[in-house]
Amino acid sequence: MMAADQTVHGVPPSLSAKVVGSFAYLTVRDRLPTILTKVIDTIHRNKNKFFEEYGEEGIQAEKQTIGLLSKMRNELQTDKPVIPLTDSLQDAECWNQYLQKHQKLHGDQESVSWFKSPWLYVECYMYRRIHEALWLNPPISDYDVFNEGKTQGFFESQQAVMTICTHLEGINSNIENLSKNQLFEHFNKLLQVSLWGNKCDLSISAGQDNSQKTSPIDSLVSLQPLILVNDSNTVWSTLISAQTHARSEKTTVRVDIVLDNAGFELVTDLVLADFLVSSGLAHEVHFHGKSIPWFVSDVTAHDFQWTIQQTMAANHKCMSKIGYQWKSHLKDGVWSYHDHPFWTQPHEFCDMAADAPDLYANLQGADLVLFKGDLNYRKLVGDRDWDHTVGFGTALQGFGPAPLCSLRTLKANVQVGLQPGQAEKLTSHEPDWMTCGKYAVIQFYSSKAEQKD
Ligand SMILES: O=P(O)(O)OC[C@H]1O[C@](O)(CO)[C@@H](O)[C@@H]1O
Ligand SMILES: [Mn+2]
Repeated sequence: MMAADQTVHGVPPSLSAKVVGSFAYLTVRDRLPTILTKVIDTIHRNKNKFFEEYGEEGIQAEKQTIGLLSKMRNELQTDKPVIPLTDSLQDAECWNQYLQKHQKLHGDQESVSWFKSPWLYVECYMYRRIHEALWLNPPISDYDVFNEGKTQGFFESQQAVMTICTHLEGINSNIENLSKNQLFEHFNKLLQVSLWGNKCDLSISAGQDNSQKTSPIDSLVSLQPLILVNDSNTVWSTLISAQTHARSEKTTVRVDIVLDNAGFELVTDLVLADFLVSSGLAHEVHFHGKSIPWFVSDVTAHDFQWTIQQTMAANHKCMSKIGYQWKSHLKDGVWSYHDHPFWTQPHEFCDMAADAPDLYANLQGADLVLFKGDLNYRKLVGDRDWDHTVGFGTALQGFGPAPLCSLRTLKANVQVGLQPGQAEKLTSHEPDWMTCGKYAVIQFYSSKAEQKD
């Protein structure tokens, strides 16, 4: 067992840095301070820019923000208690209530701290505190400290982006003549491209370049054996039955994509969404992004719009054509972008129905929800020390607004829904199989379908 607490009512304990040597411990001890140091450096490097834009006030803001961030880094490294947020942003109250709930649970304030509390909680909290430090210092309140890395990630993946756009254009130009089997083949490929796009996050690498350099299509065959759970057939049949149902009821099929990272991963998600619409598998795609800069590379509304603008402006025929198509999907309401504060809170998704009932109700309108990436997976299964053979449905603990599928490369030591012996075999060959980012899952759950566990 990786966590110290005992299992309560069949639900295992949260992963936590209190287990010395665990991945959570190493993350809190090493990776988070590294990320914070980079944040501080970035703000400092931009001092002149702040001066040019805001004069002396910009310099003061830079100094004070760095002061707050250094203070937080010190709190983290010396395992100080988690403290309430002091900004007046809409979600501050909710964060502070969450803190109080944890304090009550443990009986004292000291025990809610960087190394003693659930890893998921403190890691999310760090990003919210970064936001607070900037927010408290106008005129640089809106500065996205991760923007440079995200932009760089996009440009460094240009070759792969062009390849995938050319591939998509090839499919689209002949889409009416494709048989159902051919559509299925294309669907499978693009689902896997979107899956492996998740390798390109900048949080696991603590901000180091992690862009896509090879052809995303050519590598699919060799990557296939690394997909530990592959429910893509069920995802396909869910879409087909939604389509049949929509035809008979004269309604539409809606797919939601809960986005993860900007850069190459976002492009792969947009490509998948484009295919879903042009093939008629879906009539509407709702994208869900983050309302504040998050986990280094996650998509914000600005990143989303910027990526589409860049695609349109590319000096590459297919890419630019596709960019214009994306813009018109947004204009026509075929695509829409949404953000909700719940995505940047520390809750497990099983809390969504109670803590963000509007978002839960919204997701219930989808025929399929795709959850991208590692952090979303951690939140889906509560970031708990589950046995690897526990069913995905069990680990979701009642969360299931609609049929859902996680597309995730493994970057944290939590994984459910494996065959007996599968995890042991992996461990014997590669002890870090859950955290090295080499493996992936396409894991489906629907409360309507026959449960898999
Ligand atoms: O972008 P993703 O796939 O959610 O990954 C985020 C990364 O941050 C973590 O959540 C923790 O740092 C890892 O589990 C993961 O490597
Ligand atoms: Mn991410």
